[in-house]
Amino acid sequence: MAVYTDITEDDLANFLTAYDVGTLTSYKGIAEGVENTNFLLHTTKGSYILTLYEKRVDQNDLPFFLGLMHHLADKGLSCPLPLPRADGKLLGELSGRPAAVISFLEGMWLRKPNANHCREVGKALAAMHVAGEGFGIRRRNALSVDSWRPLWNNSRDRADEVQAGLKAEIAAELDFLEVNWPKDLPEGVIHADLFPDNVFFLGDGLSGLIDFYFACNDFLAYDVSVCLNAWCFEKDGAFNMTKGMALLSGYQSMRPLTEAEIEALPLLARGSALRFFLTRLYDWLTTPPGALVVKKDPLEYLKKLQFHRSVATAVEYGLTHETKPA
Ligand SMILES: Nc1ncnc2c1ncn2[C@@H]1O[C@H](COP(=O)(O)OP(=O)(O)O)[C@@H](O)[C@H]1O
Ligand SMILES: N[C@@H](CCOP(=O)(O)O)C(=O)O
Repeated sequence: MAVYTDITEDDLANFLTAYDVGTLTSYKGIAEGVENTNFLLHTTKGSYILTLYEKRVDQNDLPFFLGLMHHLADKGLSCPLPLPRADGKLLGELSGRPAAVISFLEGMWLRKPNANHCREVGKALAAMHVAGEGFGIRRRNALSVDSWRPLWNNSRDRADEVQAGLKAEIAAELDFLEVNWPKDLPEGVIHADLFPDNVFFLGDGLSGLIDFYFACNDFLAYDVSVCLNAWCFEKDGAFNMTKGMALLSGYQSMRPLTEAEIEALPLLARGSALRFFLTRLYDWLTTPPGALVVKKDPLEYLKKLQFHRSVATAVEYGLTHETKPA
């Protein structure tokens, strides 16, 4: 459960007087999520999400995240919107943390997405990449290749506690990716964490994307690789090429990949698998027992990484469509 900061009813009611949301009728902490504290609020005017930004979110990045949601919504993407306060600001403070009230997005995330859902996610990811054009604030990817070694250094000495041989395997992988990481692919605003729990569906239709708190400027195809990892593997660890084909063709129907992006996809997928492996490993080793957050298994991402090492071309992910010249 991710409720790191508690609030009192009085403080919350007082905080809400700055917003045009009516009167609070009830609220409860939301069990899901990893990074921030979220509460579901019911008021006389409707339902809202209250987010308290926790320590792992750099407060200097909040204007990027909140501004991006407005930019994407203005361009027609379905995503939640931070509500303005009476003073026009999007951020307030509650229980000592920066806090925002966010519009409630209808829908549910899917525990067992099928290939049609993967196609919809591919389309929505490409739509987000297109909609992100022209967004005026930049944020570098704080979890890209140059940050992996420092992150790894924090866990390296205890890695073999998780699995024998991990220390040597990841050291070699990191050496390889640092040398071979692409330098010149199409860039833009990426979501960087578009996992199933961040995509809502109503029936079979995608109702919107949430959780833009890893969004940044980076290679667009890196975001595609994040989604291949998050959506196209089965519980037993096998890659599902039907889902890969659906996700990639959905993406390409809105934004065709260049030849350079397609060529780089297996390498990008290794990198994105390593990125989630590293953050999960760190949390696995450092989250104290009894903490109110569900730890995610790093070895799931090691297996995905090992799969991508065996992939020669993106055809093995199910890529079929025509490509756009670089
Ligand atoms: N705008 C929203 N509308 C509806 N539910 C939301 C919204 N934002 C967050 N949630 C709920 O809160 C959960 C955690 O939100 P998320 O942004 O993923 O947290 P974190 O940033 O901590 O990972 C989501 O899985 C969802 O159930
Ligand atoms: N998607 C990441 C963890 C971040 O979780 P979220 O709740 O912010 O989506 C992972 O699976 O490791």
